[in-house]
Amino acid sequence: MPSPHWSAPVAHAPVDAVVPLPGSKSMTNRALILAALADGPSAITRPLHSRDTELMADALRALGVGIGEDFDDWQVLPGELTGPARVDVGLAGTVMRFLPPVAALASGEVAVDGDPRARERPMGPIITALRALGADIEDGGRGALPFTVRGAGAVNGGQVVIDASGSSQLVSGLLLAAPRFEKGVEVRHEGPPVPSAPHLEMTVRMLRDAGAAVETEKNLWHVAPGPLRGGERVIEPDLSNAAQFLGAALVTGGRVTVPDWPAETTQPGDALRGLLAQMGAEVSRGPDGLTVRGTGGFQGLDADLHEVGELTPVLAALAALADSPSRLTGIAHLRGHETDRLAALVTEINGLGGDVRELPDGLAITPRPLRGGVFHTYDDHRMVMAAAVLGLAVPGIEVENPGTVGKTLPNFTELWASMAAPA
Ligand SMILES: O=C(O)C1=C[C@@H](OP(=O)(O)O)[C@@H](O)[C@H](O)C1
Ligand SMILES: C=C(OP(=O)(O)O)C(=O)O
Repeated sequence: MPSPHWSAPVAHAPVDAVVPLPGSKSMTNRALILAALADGPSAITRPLHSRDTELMADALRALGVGIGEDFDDWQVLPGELTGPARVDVGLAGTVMRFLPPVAALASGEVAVDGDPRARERPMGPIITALRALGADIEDGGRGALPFTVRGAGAVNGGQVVIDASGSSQLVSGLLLAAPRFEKGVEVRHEGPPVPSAPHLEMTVRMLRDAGAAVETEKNLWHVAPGPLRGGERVIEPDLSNAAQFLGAALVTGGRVTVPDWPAETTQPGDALRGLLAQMGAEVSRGPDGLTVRGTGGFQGLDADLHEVGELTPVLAALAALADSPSRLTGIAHLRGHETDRLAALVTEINGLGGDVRELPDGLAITPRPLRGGVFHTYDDHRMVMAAAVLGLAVPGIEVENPGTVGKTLPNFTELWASMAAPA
């Protein structure tokens, strides 16, 4: 049952909060894959516990990997990868793209399926690529979920060409399992530009940290075959999930600090420092973390978000409340995210009286006075977060199915309420 509507709290005063955030989804799910394929045990410290990461852990357990909990941390004990198994990817892009290459290394059949929307998200290029690398996948010719990976216990690997313009995860998935392929892999991208460059860098960095030999050129990634080592992997806070909290400082003319902001990171959320500064925020980093201060009004944003697409819903909400128009471009691939995010943002913000126009590759947003109403969220965690940002300034926003935030931030509404309307 979807959760009942949530009345997004209005901020009656400037927010002034310190908001510690749970671990990065993207890092946690990469760490789980790398730990599962390692030649010894691993500890994953401060992982994210959410629907996407629990689905990944369950999928790996189904293949024979031991994953136990030690308080909040995960202990991973690699085992022989075997089917038959059934894997539920939910709506997690990281699970649907990172797990099948691991399933191809298992012996036995692995049936993979997910939420109805997961069947519509881009998968064809990675299915085709895996077949070219030697995997046997039965997908009924759909090029999409559901499908069965008939694992033969090994994958040949080698050279492959892929069009990853729909999602960087199509490349990351191939790379993460590649050290265990007989010949490793050489992936060449051909097509319109691949989005989310920082996430590809995250894949390369985490592979190297685990001992893999990775070489990259523009649109080319080479991973040599070889062992992956276990050990401790410490997960950074999820900086993409900082967007709405830091944005609240801008909307209310207040101050928000996110502790433990890494000095150097591959997370795309780090771009918030520059993006929020462009909108007029004062951004500073110190021993307490990253602090964003709103100074009163704030201007719109003209930005190419191709590399940081997952920040779009919250930035669009901020843009709808800004003092001047915004143009967010480079994000055509968001049509294949949890929902068609361009269409969803247009429909929902305009439903509150806004003026958002869909562009071929983005959104043009002209601020207008908004009114309350139901904000539909399309099983998309970031639509809930966008609605929460609007709700700070617009009374009467009723957010449909707030529980969908469980994908990456299960305690979002509690964290939000204690920031926006502290007791
Ligand atoms: O590899 C990852 O962890 C991710 C890559 C990006 O996917 P796309 O390249 O499909 O946008 C991002 O939007 C997603 O939230 C997480
Ligand atoms: C696009 C996102 O998720 P996924 O990992 O499911 O692609 C996201 O979290 O914004």
